Amino acid sequence: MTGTPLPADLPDDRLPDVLGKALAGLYTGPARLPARPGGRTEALAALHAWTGAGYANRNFLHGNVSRLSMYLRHGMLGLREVAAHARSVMRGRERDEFLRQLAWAEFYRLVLRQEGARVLGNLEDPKYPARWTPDLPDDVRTGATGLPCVDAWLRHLMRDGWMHNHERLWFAAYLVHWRGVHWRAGYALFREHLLDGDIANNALSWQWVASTFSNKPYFMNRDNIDRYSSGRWCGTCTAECPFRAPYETLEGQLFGGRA
Ligand SMILES: Cc1cc2nc3c(=O)[nH]c(=O)nc-3n(C[C@H](O)[C@H](O)[C@H](O)COP(=O)(O)OP(=O)(O)OC[C@H]3O[C@@H](n4cnc5c(N)ncnc54)[C@H](O)[C@@H]3O)c2cc1C
Repeated sequence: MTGTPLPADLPDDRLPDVLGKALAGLYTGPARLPARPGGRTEALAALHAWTGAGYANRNFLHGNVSRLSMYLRHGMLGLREVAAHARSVMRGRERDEFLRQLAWAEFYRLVLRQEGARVLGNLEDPKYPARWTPDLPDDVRTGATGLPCVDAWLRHLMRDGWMHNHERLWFAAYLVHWRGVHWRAGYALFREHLLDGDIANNALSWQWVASTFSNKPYFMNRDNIDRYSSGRWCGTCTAECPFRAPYETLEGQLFGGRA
């Protein structure tokens, strides 16, 4: 940026063009406004609209999650003020669960503060004999793997700049364990597209899935995807499903039974 302030009366529909030119080279694809507007005022409105009702279903794709992450990521909200709001409007297990997620975010921030750039490399050895390749395969980059569920997760990432936590977990496991790609490539893809894409939550979540920051790799099977997506893809899917097996079988295939 040249330091020229944006005119206060610039209409929203001109923003992508003006900002797109100012930030040329720092992003890929067409410049467009996010589905949720940024700014402290919008962030506070989103926070105050959040009652947390139904958060017990947070693991389901239809579950009511806050979608506050992009405001937290860009400093438009603080973790403590979100926690204070949750304590005042939420109750019982739903409140505890929500506070637990905020605690993960706080923990990852503290790990980043302590470890610095080390979080961008394996913090520990993987807990299985992994041979990861460094580059993102083209079919993943273009969202054309031929697996309807995976391509939908990638569409959410690239079109909306947001994925549900379970979609992030599934996709990370698919890329690292099924495709044998180093988690750093997935981290970079998320950093490029997610509106909340950061260093701490992003790198450490990928490492948690990969087992370089946890004691075993995270993976799922078809039943898990079917259940938590409420049957969104599996019922009509005709692709050869790499996830369709009991956990014990997949564990043997992916990790040599050593996970
Ligand atoms: C591979 C992978 C990459 C991820 N990359 C990012 C990232 O770049 N930026 C990011 O903010 N989150 C990341 N997450 C964590 C999580 O998926 C998102 O924070 C969450 O989905 C955001 O949606 P929400 O605001 O509706 O969350 P809610 O469920 O409403 O939770 C409220 C807040 O708690 C925090 N939180 C929730 N879940 C987690 C979690 N699993 N780990 C850490 N903090 C959490 C976030 O700040 C979130 O906004 C990643 C998770 C995975 C598995």
